[in-house]
Amino acid sequence: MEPVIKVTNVSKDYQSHQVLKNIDLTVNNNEIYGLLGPSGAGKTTLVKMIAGIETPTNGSISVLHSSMPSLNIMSQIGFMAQSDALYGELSGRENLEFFSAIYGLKGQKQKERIHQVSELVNLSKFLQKPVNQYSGGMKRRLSLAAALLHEPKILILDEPTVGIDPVLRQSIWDELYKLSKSGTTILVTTHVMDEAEKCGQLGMLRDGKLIASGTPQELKNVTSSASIEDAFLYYGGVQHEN
Ligand SMILES: Nc1ncnc2c1ncn2[C@@H]1O[C@H](COP(=O)(O)OP(=O)(O)OP(=O)(O)O)[C@@H](O)[C@H]1O
Repeated sequence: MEPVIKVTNVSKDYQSHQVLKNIDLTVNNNEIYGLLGPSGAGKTTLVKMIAGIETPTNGSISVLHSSMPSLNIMSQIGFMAQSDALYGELSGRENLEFFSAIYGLKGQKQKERIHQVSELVNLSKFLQKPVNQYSGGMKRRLSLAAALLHEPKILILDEPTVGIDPVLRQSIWDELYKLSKSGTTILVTTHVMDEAEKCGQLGMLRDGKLIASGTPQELKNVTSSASIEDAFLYYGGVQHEN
């Protein structure tokens, strides 16, 4: 199967600090790929480069068979950043109208999409409220809705469920599964182990290096681990330090 995201030997330096080192990674069509790693491992930097917002210092990235960054491809990506890029003084609906306009959605189609994505994230009842009166979880959900407005082929989510309660977290994952079944490829970062288990494929990132990748089950089998957390610790070298 041809990968829809292909990262080849990518490194990233900020001044003299190398934050990503020789990353190779592929994501296939319709897959949910999870990037798991502790804070500072380089997850955000990597997904920003895949989304075309940052450029690698070395190496190359292709998305949907085009070299990134590409404006044309960026319009086919839904990106949900870690910090919510919302307008606090505007209502939820006005925020979604603003992002719809950026994506070129107008008239009836815009109304329909706003309705659908708001239902999806359970915010329909709160669309008239100014966003600065939303809770942290509501803002995350609105950001997710905004990333879905233009029905992107590729959805990139940076820690999407931080601040979201377990019930809603599950319902968001149910939606991610549905989106993946209907043809969306999803790349999601997380530092939460139980969330990593929900991904079809997993890449473990530590200190800027991809230390292991595979299905959650493969990673557990290969390391004889009962949990993803144990597998991660194994690859992190903890076993050798004992
Ligand atoms: N614009 C920048 N300039 C300099 N250093 C940066 C910049 N952005 C990120 N870094 C550094 O790169 C490293 C990786 O950061 P990154 O945000 O990618 O990690 P992360 O795994 O996403 O962590 P978190 O989950 O806390 O966001 C960190 O050491 C961070 O300080």
